[in-house]
Amino acid sequence: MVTAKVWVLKKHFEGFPKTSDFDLKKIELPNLKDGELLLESVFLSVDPYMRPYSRMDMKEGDIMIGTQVARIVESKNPAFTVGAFVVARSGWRTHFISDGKDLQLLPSSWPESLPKSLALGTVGMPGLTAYFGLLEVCKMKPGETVLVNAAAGAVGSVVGQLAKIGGCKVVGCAGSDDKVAYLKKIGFDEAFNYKTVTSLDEALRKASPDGYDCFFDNVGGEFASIAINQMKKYGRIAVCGAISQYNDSVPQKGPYVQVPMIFKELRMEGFIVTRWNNRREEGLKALLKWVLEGKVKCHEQVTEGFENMPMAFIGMLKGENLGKAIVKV
Ligand SMILES: NC(=O)C1=CN([C@@H]2O[C@H](COP(=O)(O)OP(=O)(O)OC[C@H]3O[C@@H](n4cnc5c(N)ncnc54)[C@H](OP(=O)(O)O)[C@@H]3O)[C@@H](O)[C@H]2O)C=CC1
Ligand SMILES: CCCCC/C=C\CC(=O)/C=C/C=C/C=C\[C@@H](O)CCCC(=O)O
Repeated sequence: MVTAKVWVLKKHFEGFPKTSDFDLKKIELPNLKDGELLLESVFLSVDPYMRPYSRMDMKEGDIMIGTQVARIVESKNPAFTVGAFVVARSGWRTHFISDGKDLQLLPSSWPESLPKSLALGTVGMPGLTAYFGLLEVCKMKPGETVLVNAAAGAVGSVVGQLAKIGGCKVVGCAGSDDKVAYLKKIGFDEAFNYKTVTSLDEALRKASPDGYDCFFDNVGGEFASIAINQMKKYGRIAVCGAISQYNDSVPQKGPYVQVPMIFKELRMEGFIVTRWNNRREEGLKALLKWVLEGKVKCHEQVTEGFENMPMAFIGMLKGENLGKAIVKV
């Protein structure tokens, strides 16, 4: 029998999550039945969606939702061999049993030298979010100007680099000077720290006096309300996320409509990346190629230890991550 460690949601979040909202438990896993696999998590993802989705999709006592890169340690399923790596959506667990239906094998072209954790970030759901949000929602064209916020994060950093590959001018903002320096290092034309500028309006105007053709919005709130006023005629806004809203116990009133826009994928180009699940292989192939060519740089914020998952999650929500936030078991 294998003992799995799991993190459960002890208490629904009020405002920013607290470590006391989580409980670490142990579960004895049964022996495998025919067709089943035993897997061990190697890398786990912490993502912003977990904050709002926990309130919508979970009840107290449930195992936290989430994805991981896992290794097959025992198999009674001929389609999966011991030692293979997969991406799973099994939540915050060290070990789990699967029937294989919900697993995605890492591409066979994945080089040994490339960290498998990238399957949770640049060459995974966040990367696909950038890829499809830019190509299918922003519909960026060469010569246009693209604005992205949370630009040093898992999604934003890929948005900016893909926009450069697409021949665009790219403006990004992030919440620290180190992140701004990173943005310039990976090719952003303009970048600023939204926490320290005296005026967001002026910073946006200075970065692109003619305004913006595309706005890839990860944040919503006040930033979006200001940026929207600097869009060029026929500009397009990809409403990807509203992380400025997720931790407010009382959702902001007034002009902040991003959260329902994203979730209901309203006409104003709100979207959820799962819309393109049928084109997942296309996106992953393109992202992997650009990473291997060095055209898309990757950065990960790695937290060591399964016991530190709540801290990694809270840290990401507070902006402590540069690049994709992951936990190494
Ligand atoms: N629609 C979809 O299908 C998907 C949407 N998303 C959304 O994309 C966005 C980015 O996700 P992801 O790249 O994984 O996360 P990141 O790696 O960017 O981490 C979150 C970042 O958000 C920024 N942030 C946190 N709170 C605020 C705030 N109050 N105001 C401004 N910025 C804030 C912080 O960076 P900083 O230093 O810049 O403040 C923090 O590092 C999120 O809104 C997420 O919900 C992600 C995946 C799929
Ligand atoms: C209160 C409304 C919330 C508004 C939308 C919030 C967040 C947008 C976002 O971050 C969406 C992420 C989508 C992720 C898609 C696929 C997965 O990897 C997560 C699957 C979650 C699950 O169903 O297990």
